[in-house]
Amino acid sequence: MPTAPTRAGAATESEPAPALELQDLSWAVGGAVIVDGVALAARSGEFVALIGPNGAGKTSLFNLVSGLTRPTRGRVLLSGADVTRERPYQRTRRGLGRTFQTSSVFADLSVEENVGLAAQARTGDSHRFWRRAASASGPRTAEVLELVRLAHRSGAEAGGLSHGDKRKLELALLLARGPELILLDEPMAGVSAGEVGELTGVIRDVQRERRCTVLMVEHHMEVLLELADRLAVMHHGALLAFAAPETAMADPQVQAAYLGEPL
Ligand SMILES: Nc1ncnc2c1ncn2[C@@H]1O[C@H](COP(=O)(O)OP(=O)(O)OP(=O)(O)O)[C@@H](O)[C@H]1O
Repeated sequence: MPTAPTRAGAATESEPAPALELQDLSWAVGGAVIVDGVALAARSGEFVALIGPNGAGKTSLFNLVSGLTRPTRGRVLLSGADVTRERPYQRTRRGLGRTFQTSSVFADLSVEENVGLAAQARTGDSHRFWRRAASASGPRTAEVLELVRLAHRSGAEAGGLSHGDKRKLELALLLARGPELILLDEPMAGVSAGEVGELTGVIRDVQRERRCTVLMVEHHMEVLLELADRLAVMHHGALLAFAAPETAMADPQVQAAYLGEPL
């Protein structure tokens, strides 16, 4: 039997609230509308790839979701809770995670120590981290390193890793904090062509194993097709399409937006 329509953001027993819901989300700066009335809902465990030509507003949308910027209109909901006015750390506590930039990796510490520190930050133990870093190994650290296929590099200095392995480490740091919704901003950026397939496999394993919801900005079409359940296509700040990859790519509006650029 079809369920009765519910108030946006409300959950029913048969229909849990979306992991992420954006309602009429807009952001304007200096008179320019950068994000324009974006509305979408990602189910728990869904993999959504956010694509669009350069300057479409993808990073700006990420900033609105993670709380780095405040929208001029609209709402952001995490598992049904309105977090529009919450700061980034409050959203982190609710299970939102964003990949760290390479700079957040301690280059002189080992892979294992880096992950151990991230795990301690989650449990509020970070004030003791320098003392504990030396013994950062533990079941959680080992499990996370296994999952991102870095267990064999656990004793290596983080600064000496290849670009691909650094991306895996950034993912491991994120996982050590136990996120439910992960924002991945161009995970393949700077990664050599030979490492793209491996890293794609790691991201797929992570999402399946942890059953987390993922929102990822990425340009590599083969990566999108391998990972994404749905594509959210942005153009000039607006959402042109939000559908299964084949459907979204066949959309005439999407094709027109990408005219002259590789889809
Ligand atoms: N703080 C800001 N002030 C003014 N304009 C901004 C600001 N941030 C972003 N923009 C503009 O908003 C538009 C969208 O930028 P954004 O970085 O979100 O796009 P993008 O889709 O992530 O692009 P790319 O694929 O090139 O990273 C661009 O024209 C950019 O110049």
